[in-house]
Amino acid sequence: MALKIAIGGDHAGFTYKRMLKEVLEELGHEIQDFGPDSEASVDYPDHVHPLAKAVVNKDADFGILICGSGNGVAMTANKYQEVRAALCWTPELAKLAREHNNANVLCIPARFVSEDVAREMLRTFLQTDFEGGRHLNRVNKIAAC
Ligand SMILES: O=C(CO)[C@H](O)[C@H](O)[C@H](O)COP(=O)(O)O
Repeated sequence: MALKIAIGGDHAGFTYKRMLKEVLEELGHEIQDFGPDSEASVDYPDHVHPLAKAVVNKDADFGILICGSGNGVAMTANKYQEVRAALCWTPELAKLAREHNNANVLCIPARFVSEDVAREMLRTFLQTDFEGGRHLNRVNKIAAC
């Protein structure tokens, strides 16, 4: 099934974003790129906020955020109650983020994982369903503040 994917990050994730867009195109998904459009230094919140809003507004099914450590993009995206952004560095973590946490944004630390791991995390994240059940009660409590 073709998904609507919002992808973005900062300059440290630019080359990985370009590479991962090729994967998304191969998979037949619809892509909205929130930038940046080069490796010139940027402030990641400028690119994360509009992407997070697209996820909140359901203009995107999932978000993919790539930067150097993954921390800044995750911190920014998780400011939105409806966003569950997961910082992952292995495919197993990406799988668990979907299965147990119903993550809707995957945050990738480009300076700490290989291109192959980033590709595998993306594929795993998008093909894994939320398990629900006991996990649904927990996920519903995340935003209960
Ligand atoms: O946490 C971060 C933002 O999400 C990343 O690690 C940034 O890519 C990093 O802070 C950028 O550092 P730089 O020295 O300005 O390239």
